[in-house]
Amino acid sequence: MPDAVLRLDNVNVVRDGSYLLRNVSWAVFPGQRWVVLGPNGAGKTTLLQVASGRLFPTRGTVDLLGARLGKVNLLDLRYRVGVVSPALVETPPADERVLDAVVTAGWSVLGRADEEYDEVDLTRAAGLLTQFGCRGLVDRRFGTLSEGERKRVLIARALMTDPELLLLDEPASGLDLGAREALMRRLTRFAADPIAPVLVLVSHHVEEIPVGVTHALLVRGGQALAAGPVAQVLTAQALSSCFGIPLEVGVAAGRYTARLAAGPPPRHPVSASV
Ligand SMILES: Nc1ncnc2c1ncn2[C@@H]1O[C@H](COP(=O)(O)OP(=O)(O)OP(=O)(O)O)[C@@H](O)[C@H]1O
Repeated sequence: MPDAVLRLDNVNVVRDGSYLLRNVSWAVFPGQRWVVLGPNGAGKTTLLQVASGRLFPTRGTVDLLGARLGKVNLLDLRYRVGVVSPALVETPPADERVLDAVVTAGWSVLGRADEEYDEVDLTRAAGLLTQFGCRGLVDRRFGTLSEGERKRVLIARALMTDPELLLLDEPASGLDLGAREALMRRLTRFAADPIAPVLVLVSHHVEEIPVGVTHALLVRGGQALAAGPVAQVLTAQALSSCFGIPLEVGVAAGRYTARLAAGPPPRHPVSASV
């Protein structure tokens, strides 16, 4: 088996005496596309902070792209991990031209000043915008975009440095049905691309899992309840335990749905299989 792109071993994050993450062990390998699901306050954003190298665990170890956190200069990893998360990454200024909002990621800056960009970088930025359906927006100001357009531009920006790992924090939150489905279509294509980076996508909703996601991690109360191939993990029993309500789960053409089921919730949480 190839080396893990990301490996957490017994990770604990403790703040003010509370466990934000407790004994989380999780490994992500090349070619995989993960969804991390859990209710509000489960620890998903904390997990992404750790996974992006922005937060050291209180206990446990994190290996990211072959380097042990704490023994590597995080700036060296910055270009190799793409992150789209309002909690972790600042967004471009409202008056930034969309093409500049993407191309400036190559310099790790927000807001283009006087720097000159190579034609190859501008072409790459335009190509990424095209890939995410934003070709017609290159000359617009970032602040004038709809929420759905902004999300797709930010994904293009995160891909500008050709990262090996892409972390998306609730990419479909706040989108209407049409915008969500447009994003799902783009992410489905992305997931199917064999040269696309490893993907970890965080969500509250199974409806926001694009086709092509291969693995799922369920988080509740800072703990990993289950992890593995998506069809094995996203069962009614496991999701009911994760969200604390009885759920019926459906899957059609690779897309999941969940709704409240009749009957009591399971009496025992699913055991960890991480
Ligand atoms: N610095 C802190 N000190 C104490 N508790 C914190 C701190 N930061 C976060 N928490 C708590 O840790 C828990 C996990 O937070 P986190 O943001 O990781 O959850 P989440 O799953 O991303 O939630 P949501 O889905 O609502 O965004 C929450 O209960 C939060 O209130």
